[in-house]
Amino acid sequence: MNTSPLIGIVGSAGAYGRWLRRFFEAQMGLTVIGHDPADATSHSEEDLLTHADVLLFSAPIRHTPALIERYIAQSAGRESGKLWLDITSVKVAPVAAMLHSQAEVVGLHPMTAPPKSPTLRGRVLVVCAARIARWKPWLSALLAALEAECVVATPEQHDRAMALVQALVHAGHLAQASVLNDPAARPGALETLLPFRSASFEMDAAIAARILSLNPSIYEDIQFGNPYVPDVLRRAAERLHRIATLVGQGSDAARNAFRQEFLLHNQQGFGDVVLAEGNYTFERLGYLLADLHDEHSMSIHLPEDRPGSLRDLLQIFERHGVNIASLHSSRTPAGEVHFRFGFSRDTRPTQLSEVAQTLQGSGIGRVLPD
Ligand SMILES: NC(=O)c1ccc[n+]([C@@H]2O[C@H](COP(=O)([O-])OP(=O)(O)OC[C@H]3O[C@@H](n4cnc5c(N)ncnc54)[C@H](O)[C@@H]3O)[C@@H](O)[C@H]2O)c1
Ligand SMILES: O=C(O)C(=O)C[C@]1(C(=O)O)C=C[C@@H](O)C=C1
Repeated sequence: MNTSPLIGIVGSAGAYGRWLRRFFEAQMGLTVIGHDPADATSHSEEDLLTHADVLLFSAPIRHTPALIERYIAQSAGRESGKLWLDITSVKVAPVAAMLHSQAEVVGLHPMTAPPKSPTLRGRVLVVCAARIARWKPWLSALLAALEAECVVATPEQHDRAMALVQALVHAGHLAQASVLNDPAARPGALETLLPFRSASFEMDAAIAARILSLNPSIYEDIQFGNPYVPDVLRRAAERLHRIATLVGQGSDAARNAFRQEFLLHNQQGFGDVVLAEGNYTFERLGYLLADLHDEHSMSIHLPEDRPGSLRDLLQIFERHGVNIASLHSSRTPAGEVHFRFGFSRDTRPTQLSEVAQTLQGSGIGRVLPD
């Protein structure tokens, strides 16, 4: 095993291929070569097979198993002693295909779109270590550098879980989106519903918007490429149909059945711990959304990533008599960490413009447009 392996990315021009190249180069100090038909300047498949010590498949879900088989045929045993990885959102078919090679094999699945941050810190990474021996220490170094919360699973466990964690969630929100988008079902334009929002509606609408904003083929392939999905969707459709039937009946007996089947039964099934934790998560997100809707706010990027830089900023607020009511950190679309401050109601706009003026040119913080 080479401790500074050359990385080859199959699908290097894609969203994750680009993120991974940055990650391997910047976080692990490794050299990366990539192949992608969408990038005429990329290396050839043959270059990757000849030179890469670690080959990582980051290609469209639907085509990945056949692509892997093609690489195996072309590699013709040269992959022996190397490590093959993939990050496909389904795991059974790609990992089975990689196991037809003579390489060591680990299937990965980051449970997030490529983040704005340089690592997967705070995110989940599913790890299917299908055949690993000499590359084990390097895999540990890779996982440590990724900083994700790792969950070890077999490909089957992964796909079973994803039928619920991804396919059910995506299908549910796409069905909701279709109803919201149906002029016969809503009183006016979609935007006219948002002023009536609850935190639940806002979160669900955001999830639907997220799904509809990202790569459509990923959402299609997650439904169609996982063998456990049809059964989960059939159950979901049956349950929704049952609710519609009971509500349509409208009788006391129907109400009683709804209460028993959908509220009490599921309350017991989830159990006290899951309910308490989920309820608390919801409340925290509710407060976060409330803070984000408060227009009495200012977003500031701290260019100096060092202990004490936030304190310097807080002192400026203090000097101008500004009372802070909320503080959240987030990232701008360009990936810069920023802090979003909310202020108490009695804060005067002049105080905030004085803060902005003091900050200008101070080097302590840069006020971002909201
Ligand atoms: N984007 C996400 O949210 C996300 C999250 C987790 C895992 N993944 C997985 O990452 C993989 C890549 O997803 P993405 O979001 O980067 O998709 P993408 O469509 O942005 O990138 C895929 C890339 O593969 C390239 N490609 C197509 N055929 C190829 C071939 N024969 N050889 C080499 N490259 C080929 C495409 O040109 C494209 O650049 C998928 O398997 C997906 O399931 C994506
Ligand atoms: O939008 C995000 O950040 C996601 O988490 C995307 C998401 C998901 O919705 O589960 C979609 C596909 C990937 O396989 C992983 C995660």
